[in-house]
Amino acid sequence: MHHKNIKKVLITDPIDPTFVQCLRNAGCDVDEKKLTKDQLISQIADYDALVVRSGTQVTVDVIAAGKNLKLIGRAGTGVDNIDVPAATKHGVWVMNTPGANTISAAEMTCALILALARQIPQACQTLKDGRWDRKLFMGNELMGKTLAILGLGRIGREVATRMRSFGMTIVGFDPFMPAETAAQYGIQFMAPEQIWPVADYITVHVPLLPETENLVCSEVLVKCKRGVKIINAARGGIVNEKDLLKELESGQVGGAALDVFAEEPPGPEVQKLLKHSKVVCTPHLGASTTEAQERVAGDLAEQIQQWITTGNAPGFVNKI
Ligand SMILES: O=C(O)[C@H](O)COP(=O)(O)O
Repeated sequence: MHHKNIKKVLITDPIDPTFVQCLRNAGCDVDEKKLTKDQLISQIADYDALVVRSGTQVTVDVIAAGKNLKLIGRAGTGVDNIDVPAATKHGVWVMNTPGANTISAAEMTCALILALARQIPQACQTLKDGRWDRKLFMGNELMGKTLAILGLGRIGREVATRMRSFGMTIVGFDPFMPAETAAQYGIQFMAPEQIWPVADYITVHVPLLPETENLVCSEVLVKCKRGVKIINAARGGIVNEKDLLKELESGQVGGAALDVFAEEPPGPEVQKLLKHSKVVCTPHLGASTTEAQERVAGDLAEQIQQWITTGNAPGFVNKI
């Protein structure tokens, strides 16, 4: 099989125009289309490569219909919207651009922590609604508070560096990182059971996997300090949405900032959570910066070009 023979490329999510330009320069025929699942299934057979962000669900039926498909490119990090085992089974390579949007994701997380501490979005809304309400919005300083980071990969570590400058104590856990390495990043390594009672803020920075789904659920939240604040700018499903609402309603959770949702866009059953007065929410904007989008597009184009010309490239998440 000629894996490197990429002629026709289909892009189904918004990607920086430099990507299209680079691939056209490399001799590829590139189509950008917004398609329903059925349209994607009926058109995918024409293409050698499919390029997506998180918006397109690359399910097994899409992959099976891709008779000429050799490569799925993810302009970003998370590949949870791609059925990677099915791709591997069908001989389709999957490539992402890890690290290209790390800083944007970390900065977004820091912004959400600050937004929670001072209820900035809620206060802004009252002023826009014509009110001048100061008493409602008594906040808290971050200095001296404990931030728990679950997942100490690239993003978690950048969050640690930034939030330490606010005087926060940083604790964290990662099953793949030894305690000594965490200490080098100024993070006190703790087992999850030790983390729950000491954390004022908990932010998750793990991929969505069977092992991380519902990582933050009622069972965990009830072990936390009353009023704990939860941030999820990683993936929907890591924090259980139903449990979070329940604990917000009881006051056990004092606030939550959510950039990602189990289903995107979130369905009607999530509206109560989104509308809760202690919830700050954004529509999966962690990587939505000019810089990150230029970087993911540039990296992916370069990796694909390198693969076409040399048969080798970084960024593959599977092995055929
Ligand atoms: O996994 C990622 O790279 C981020 O969640 C960004 O997703 P997006 O490319 O859909 O904005």
